[in-house]
Amino acid sequence: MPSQTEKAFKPGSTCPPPPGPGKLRLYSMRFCPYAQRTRLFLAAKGIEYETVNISVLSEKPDWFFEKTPLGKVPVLEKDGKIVYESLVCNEYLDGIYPDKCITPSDPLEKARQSMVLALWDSKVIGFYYKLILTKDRDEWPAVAKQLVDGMQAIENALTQPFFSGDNAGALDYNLWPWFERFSMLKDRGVELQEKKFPKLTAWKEHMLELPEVKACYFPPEVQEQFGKSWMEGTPDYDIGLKK
Ligand SMILES: N[C@@H](CCC(=O)N[C@@H](CS)C(=O)NCC(=O)O)C(=O)O
Repeated sequence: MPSQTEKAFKPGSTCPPPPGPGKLRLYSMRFCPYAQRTRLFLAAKGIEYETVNISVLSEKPDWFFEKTPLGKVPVLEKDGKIVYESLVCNEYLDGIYPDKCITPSDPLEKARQSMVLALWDSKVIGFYYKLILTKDRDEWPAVAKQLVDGMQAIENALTQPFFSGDNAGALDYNLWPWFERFSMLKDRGVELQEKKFPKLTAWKEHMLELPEVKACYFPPEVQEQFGKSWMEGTPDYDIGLKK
């Protein structure tokens, strides 16, 4: 479970003062899988940072658009410089903190990882969000089937034990956050059965062993609690903060 001091900034809040010289800040939302991509990179690289949580799923504070015109998390801020978009943030982190570089240096491997992410976006993630946002129950089985069918391309792309080879790397961290969240969709027909996805099943076990994954992990019941409030139209970005 993340241990940083966290506070959710909502409409009406004032923009926090910039982080001090040399300090890194992550604008985030506790349950955002894209922000988790960046938190995984930060944890794997052992970088210290502070977190500013934004109420991105409901109304956002106006000042957040001064940080990013897209109004989405994650966003990084350091020494007056701003970077947004999860994949861009992650490459930027490797650029400014070159120790323990996670982004592949080999052009072909980098291209391969980008191609798997393109498969992920077109064959899986579109259906994931469609399933969350579709209120009509009659549509769920067909969308769930499209998601599970699309996952076959990801299973096929998995070099074992990790997507990035012998050790977890950029592709593993960039895919992982949704695997923590698929349990939110089991009632809507998403089940990744071991016999259909043996490589992904083994990969999930390996990922759960990693300290960086543990550092950013929310157990299924917490994800499901968040997912329920989101699907019901009351995204409770404060879950956990109130405990
Ligand atoms: N392509 C973006 C997607 C980020 C994203 O969609 N973040 C969500 C939270 S999980 C967000 O900020 N949503 C607010 C909105 O869409 O207005 C990335 O990779 O960083």
